Amino acid sequence: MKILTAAQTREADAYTIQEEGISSAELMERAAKAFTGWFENKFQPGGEVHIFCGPGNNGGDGLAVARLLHERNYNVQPYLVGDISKASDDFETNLERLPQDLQTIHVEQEAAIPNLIGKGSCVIDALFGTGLNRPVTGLYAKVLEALNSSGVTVTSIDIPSGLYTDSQTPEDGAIVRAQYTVSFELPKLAFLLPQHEPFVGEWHVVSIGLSQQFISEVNTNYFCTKQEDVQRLLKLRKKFSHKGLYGHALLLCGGYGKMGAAVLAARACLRSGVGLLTVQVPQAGYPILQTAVPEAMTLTDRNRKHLSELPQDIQKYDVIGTGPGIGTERVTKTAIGQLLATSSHPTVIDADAINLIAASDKLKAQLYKKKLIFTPHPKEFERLVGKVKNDYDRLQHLREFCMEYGCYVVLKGSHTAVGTPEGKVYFNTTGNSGMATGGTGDVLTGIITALVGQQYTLEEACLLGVYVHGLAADLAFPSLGDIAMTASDVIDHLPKAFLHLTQLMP
Ligand SMILES: NC(=O)C1=CN([C@@H]2O[C@H](COP(=O)(O)OP(=O)(O)OC[C@H]3O[C@@H](n4cnc5c(N)ncnc54)[C@H](O)[C@@H]3O)[C@@H](O)[C@H]2O)[C@@H](O)CC1
Ligand SMILES: [K+]
Repeated sequence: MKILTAAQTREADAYTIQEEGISSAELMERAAKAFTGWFENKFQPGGEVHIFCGPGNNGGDGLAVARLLHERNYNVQPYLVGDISKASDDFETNLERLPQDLQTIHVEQEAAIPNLIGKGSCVIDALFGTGLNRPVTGLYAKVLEALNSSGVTVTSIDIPSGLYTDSQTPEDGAIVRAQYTVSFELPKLAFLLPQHEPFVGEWHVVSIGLSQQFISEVNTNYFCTKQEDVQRLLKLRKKFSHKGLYGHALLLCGGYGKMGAAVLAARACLRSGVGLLTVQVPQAGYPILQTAVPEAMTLTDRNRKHLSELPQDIQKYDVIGTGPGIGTERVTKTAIGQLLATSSHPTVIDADAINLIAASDKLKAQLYKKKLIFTPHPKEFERLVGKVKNDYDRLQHLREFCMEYGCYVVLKGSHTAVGTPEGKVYFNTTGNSGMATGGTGDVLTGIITALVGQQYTLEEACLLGVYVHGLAADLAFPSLGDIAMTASDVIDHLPKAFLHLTQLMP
């Protein structure tokens, strides 16, 4: 699914209006109906619904929603905020369409801002949408601050008012803190960035029938990975298949005191369909690996505690995964250096392997034109690219790093972002807060390594791997919740996750 900029959304609106020969007010009516449908499912009629409308089309949506909810017996109070003498045409149209018995209140100065504290009311925020073109200050900021401090449940139409759609909101701009955001047709880039969680709340997308042709043809660097996207990638197994068809993976993982990381990566790799798995561990890890993961073949490093060498017959493997639990000893750095210098294998690089590379210009110089997938969390990513200023800056660094080195980066987070060598970014849509626990990253390394071994392209392996990792956690959630969930629980739910995807295939 594509993510459009505010400007592209305006173009999509205009294109749809022209293509279908409808008026912009008719498109607004569709948007208002779609929002109202969502709202009716969420909130019962009963309490007061205060609707704050700004002077643009977002405010027009608010007025149309006021009419529709009024028709459905909601107790609605619309407010017109600020100077509405230059309001948009569709705002005016919907103001005129309000029924006689629905009185608006005009908030022209601070003293007129209603006090909603302790009223337990419900607010619909229709002050500004994608047309916001400067920080919100003055009277509008006062209204947003009053809503934020009132404790009422705010639902934003299209986007929380004050939040920029696709660039950093200036610090002096007020932003409403919505509990729910209902976006038209597609999610906005702003929703996917962790820094905006307090403003966006839980977001939903409702369709308003924007032109699919426009959306499919428009160019964008940002995408959301949905179930239908990964189902297109999934390869079903043939009846006459054998383990040789699904790749032989090598994991260089684990160290003294961190053998669990190797066990988790190995178990996840096996649960993700790899044909054969060999794990090389320091000597101290041999009995652990052999006992915990009997399906894996185990090689031992000559070093007792740390990874220090590559296996001699490294050519025979189809894919390598490294990083989890390896530590940052000098001998390990040498081994990672050898791996980068001598191997042409597709390689998944995680955790301390990233830290070792980030700390060495010599190792970094070896990264060009290889088949590499990095799987950093934000701190590891900053070690690679330097300190970032905000989430947009992080995205920019992500794209630049991938384009410079021709690699993939799986930047882990609530909406894990997969960066590609072409400078595209794919945000994942599965997963939950139960995954914020040690070891889930090791699991992801195992999954992606297994998928690359099965001849998925690096891009497919990243997208499918990240999706299925989050899906497994989502399937674990109903019985385990997020507090008690562990990385092993995610592995245990991988079978269900793969089944879920294959059974739903057309
Ligand atoms: N264009 C269309 O056909 C459709 C638009 N829709 C709605 O329209 C919204 C976009 O509408 P608009 O483009 O009219 O823009 P907005 O309603 O977001 O706001 C634009 C208005 O606010 C003013 N403004 C912008 N920033 C301000 C600030 N910081 N302080 C004070 N005033 C400010 C502008 O001068 C303009 O008058 C969408 O988010 C969506 O809610 C939907 O109804 C779907 C159809
Ligand atoms: K809004």
